[in-house]
Amino acid sequence: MPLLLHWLRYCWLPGLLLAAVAAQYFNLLSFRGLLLPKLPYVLLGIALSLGVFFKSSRVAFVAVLLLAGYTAVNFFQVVPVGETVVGLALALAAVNISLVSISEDRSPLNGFGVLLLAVITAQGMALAELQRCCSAQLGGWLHFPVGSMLPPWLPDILKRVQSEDLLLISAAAFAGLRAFWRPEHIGVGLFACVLLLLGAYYAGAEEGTLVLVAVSVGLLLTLLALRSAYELAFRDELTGIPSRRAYSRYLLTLGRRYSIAVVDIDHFKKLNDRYGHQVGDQALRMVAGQIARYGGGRAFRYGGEEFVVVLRGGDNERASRSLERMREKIAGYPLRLRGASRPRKGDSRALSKRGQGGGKVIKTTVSVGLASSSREMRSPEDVLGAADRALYRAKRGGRNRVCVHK
Ligand SMILES: Nc1nc2c(ncn2[C@@H]2O[C@H](COP(=O)(O)OP(=O)(O)OP(=O)(O)O)[C@@H](O)[C@H]2O)c(=O)[nH]1
Repeated sequence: MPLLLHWLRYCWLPGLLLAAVAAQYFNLLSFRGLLLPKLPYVLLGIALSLGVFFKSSRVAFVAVLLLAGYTAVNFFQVVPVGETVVGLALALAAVNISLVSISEDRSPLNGFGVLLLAVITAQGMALAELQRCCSAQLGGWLHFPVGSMLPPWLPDILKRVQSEDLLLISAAAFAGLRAFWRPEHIGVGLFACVLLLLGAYYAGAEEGTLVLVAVSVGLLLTLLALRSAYELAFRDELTGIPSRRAYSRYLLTLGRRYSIAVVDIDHFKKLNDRYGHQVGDQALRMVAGQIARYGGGRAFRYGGEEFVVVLRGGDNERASRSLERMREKIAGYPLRLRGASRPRKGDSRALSKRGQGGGKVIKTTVSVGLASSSREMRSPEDVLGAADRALYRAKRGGRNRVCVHK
């Protein structure tokens, strides 16, 4: 169940868009008036600029790919709508998107970006050449019945598969597997783009459908680029939970009654010194995950090994119960070390400790200070200050405990 929820977090946006496209295609909704043939240029252009600006090579690559394809269809008639080469162009675009979906994002304005641009240009030229010299044979190649070579006991539907189907279905399966295996916004979004191209192919790729698909992909890419910009600004890179900047924003949404808890890992410096920063980072990720899950409110990484949890309602009793449970969960969590920091060359003492982290299980604890808003303490700064003083008492009292500001 948690895996499904985790997955849903990433697929609601592409899912909504796919549903809107399907509703439009089956005439359940009508945006026809909005689907101007020039709109894909605007949306894909915006997506490309955002991809370049926010260093997302995946978004930028897909935007350039579709801009080139759409321009070819509209202006140069290199790929005339309705002929077999449109199917090949859609299949190639789907394969490209699924391949790029497994790469990591990096700056599109470097060697890698130029390589991707060269790949798109080469494919465009090859398509134009195919169209010019062998359009007669093209149909034969694309509709080659690959499925007819399968064993006779397999279902008929598989035996009807042609080379073009094979390309498109493999691209969709590849992007789908990648999105399912390591769900994140851009991976799931690119899988949705492949599904849109698949839909366009099976819908017959006539002009109206191509505009609909190009507009939808442009919109989706733009939203993905904005989403990754949001993640950059408001999510802590190491732990994946909202950052201090997100905390400041969240405070603006609070009512009069709320509580703030400050959570600090105990003896974290010792843990870092003994096992290295990599293990320290692993502990930070574990603690952040447990706070987000059991803290009873919205968790943020405040800085270093310090987190804050904001709980609505201002009920000290309820807040301290959930924080106590969270503290127990963290204290009982067996952190299996993946490996100590790599020793420096020539450091024989460090070399003798090599691999000491691998497989070893350690436990870590946290101290928590909690305070709630009141008549005397209205501003979040005051409440945070009181929670900090309560945290100090928890540390002085022996650590691994929750102290409440009275
Ligand atoms: N691995 C890792 N360490 C960090 C990070 N941010 C801060 N630290 C370390 O966190 C440690 C904080 O140590 P202290 O503030 O002395 O606190 P402590 O050792 O937890 O001691 P008490 O709070 O008194 O229990 C320092 O050694 C920092 O280098 C980070 O992102 N990764």
